[in-house]
Amino acid sequence: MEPMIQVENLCKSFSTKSGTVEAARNISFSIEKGEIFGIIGLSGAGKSTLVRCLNLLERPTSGTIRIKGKNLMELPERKLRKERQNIGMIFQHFNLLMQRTALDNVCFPMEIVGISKKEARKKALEYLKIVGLEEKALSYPSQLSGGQKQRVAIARVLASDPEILLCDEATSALDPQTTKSILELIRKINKEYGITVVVITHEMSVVQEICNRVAVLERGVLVESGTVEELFRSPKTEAARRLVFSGRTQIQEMNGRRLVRVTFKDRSSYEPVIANLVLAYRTPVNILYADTKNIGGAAEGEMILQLPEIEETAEKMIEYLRETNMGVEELSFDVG
Ligand SMILES: Nc1ncnc2c1ncn2[C@@H]1O[C@H](COP(=O)(O)OP(=O)(O)OP(=O)(O)O)[C@@H](O)[C@H]1O
Repeated sequence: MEPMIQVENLCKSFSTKSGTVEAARNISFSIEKGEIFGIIGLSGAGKSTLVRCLNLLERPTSGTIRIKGKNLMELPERKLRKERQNIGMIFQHFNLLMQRTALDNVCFPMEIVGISKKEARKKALEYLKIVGLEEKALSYPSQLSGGQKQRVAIARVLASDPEILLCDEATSALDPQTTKSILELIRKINKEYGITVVVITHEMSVVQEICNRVAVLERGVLVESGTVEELFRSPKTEAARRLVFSGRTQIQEMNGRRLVRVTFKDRSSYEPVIANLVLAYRTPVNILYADTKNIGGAAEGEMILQLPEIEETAEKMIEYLRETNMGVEELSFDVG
């Protein structure tokens, strides 16, 4: 079966007064129907540029974008407009029409394609119900919270019945609790309507919460891609490691002693291992960080250990850990 989205050798450069900026360099990847695919990178990595290229809001300098096998780059404007209707988009700042009520915002895409006002209103109410906001149908965006505005934007996307939803930092302006509820809603529409979702974010937690696979962008280059579990367990590139470790300031300050990161499937599996490790070498280790995360629906644990100063013992402990079925990785890089 054709992938839902197939990007090949995508390049995008901008000419500016101070020279050429290469925002996307030879990027290739594909996304299957029904996936929730994450694109993650730090600020300026080229995420927005890439996502805008996917529906040709931004025209790539070279390369191809195929949606269900059809190369968008070759389509005349009229056909391209039609294809774009198949690709919904939500944004960090919601982009609602401020002079229209929630209901009229959701009616908008239906009015454009010529659905009667009465029919559009009826459908819009159904979409608002799906996103849990029917009682706010007559409110204006200024009367809604950020999470509610994003729900209206999602209802508006549903109104054009797309097969693809692009989310450009869609939860970046929201608090953690609201972020969680919006991600749940995105997951629901992915499941119930089979909509393929592309999530652009700088936050690893967002990717962990809902994505199946993820691509890491750095300075316009796709440096790593794989399942979310793979990235979490063994990030291969410096860029991926930085994202996995972002926000761990207490660990960044740890110099000198050797640090290892171990990942494991469930809590019960690591506790005896650490106890036995300490017993075997009669030397304590510091647990700097331990947490369990829900990744792709399964519990994944993560722990960062600070090993003893004595090099030989530290070395033996690493060997010991490697013999267990946990993921073991030494943190020999600058995680700052
Ligand atoms: N229209 C433009 N003209 C010139 N340069 C641009 C333009 N749009 C983006 N860029 C440059 O391309 C690079 C990638 O920007 P982009 O906005 O895609 O990154 P990003 O990963 O989305 O970052 P952020 O999360 O900060 O928005 C940056 O160096 C940016 O300055």
